[in-house]
Amino acid sequence: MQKQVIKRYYAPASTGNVSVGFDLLGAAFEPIDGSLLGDVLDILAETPQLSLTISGRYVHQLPADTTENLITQAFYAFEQALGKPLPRLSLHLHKNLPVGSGLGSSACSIVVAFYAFNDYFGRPFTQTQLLTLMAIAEGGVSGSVHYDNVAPSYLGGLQLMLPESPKLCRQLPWFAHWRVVLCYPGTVLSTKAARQVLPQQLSLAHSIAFAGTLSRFISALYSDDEQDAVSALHDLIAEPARLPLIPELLSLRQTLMAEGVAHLGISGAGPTLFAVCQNEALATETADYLQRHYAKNQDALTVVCRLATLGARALED
Ligand SMILES: Nc1ncnc2c1ncn2[C@@H]1O[C@H](COP(=O)(O)OP(=O)(O)O)[C@@H](O)[C@H]1O
Ligand SMILES: N[C@@H](CCOP(=O)(O)O)C(=O)O
Repeated sequence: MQKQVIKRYYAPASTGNVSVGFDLLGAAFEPIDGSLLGDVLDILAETPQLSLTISGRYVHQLPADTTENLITQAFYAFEQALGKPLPRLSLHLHKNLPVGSGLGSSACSIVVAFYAFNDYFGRPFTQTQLLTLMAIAEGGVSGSVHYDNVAPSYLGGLQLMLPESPKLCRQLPWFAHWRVVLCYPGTVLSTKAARQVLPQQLSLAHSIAFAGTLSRFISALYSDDEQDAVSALHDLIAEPARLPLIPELLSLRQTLMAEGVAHLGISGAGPTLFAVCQNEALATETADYLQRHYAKNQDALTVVCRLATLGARALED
């Protein structure tokens, strides 16, 4: 029997880094067919004890014990930050994003949970306070605080993190006609593990090159210079270290770029790959190619997306 829902909330999938902005740039995406790609959280009732049930395509990738679920942990973190006891809730999570995928799955659950609790309990936290709580929770999963999934999943669009600024992040322009193919092969790669292979230090020359590609990309976005933006898309930090974890990337990139794909990069910590296509027909062909050559099992997911301009929100019936 269908359970009665008091309120339903949603947060979109996101791609951290967007190749040029390690830990500093992230984008929220949505399928072009109008479907939702992200986690949905239902508030079912106020109850004597907190409870969580889970359904969805990727429920089998989550811990069986729901006290270990990020949704449960987010409730207690929210309550602790508030500093006063809250009524307990009966919750249901629709786990639509694969876990350990590079699609910001943990961030998506964290964002939908904090957004839902804040909305349901009368919005006690400001946007900045809530984003900070989300980033701290995400840091608990991946081993270090990074905003490049929580910010776009919460706020939508392409978000640039602003370290040391009270604003935390700023939305950047984007090329509205770009289509991004997300291809998750179906294998799990934990963000924590993929962060352990990263270099601990960068040389001065490397740092300057990284700053150069990121600033070139951002200035090209503001200048509406599509060709320069595409040419800037190089990952000089994470990709060299993570290539051994995703050895297919180079040959897939060579093939797809020869067919006109603007860029193929690692989405977040991988193993999802994202392909930037400058028209929809090419995106459809690219999705077909990646599904045939990169998908590895039944959990695989390939989807043609556009930038999701909206982030977390309540869903009306
Ligand atoms: N609701 C949830 N969504 C995603 N991951 C969860 C959730 N609850 C607990 N987890 C755990 O958090 C970790 C998420 O791993 P991570 O590599 O950060 O995933 P992703 O890269 O997809 O965000 C896993 O150990 C997973 O079991
Ligand atoms: N900047 C982070 C992004 C991790 O994204 P996820 O979707 O894999 O959690 C990183 O590259 O480690």
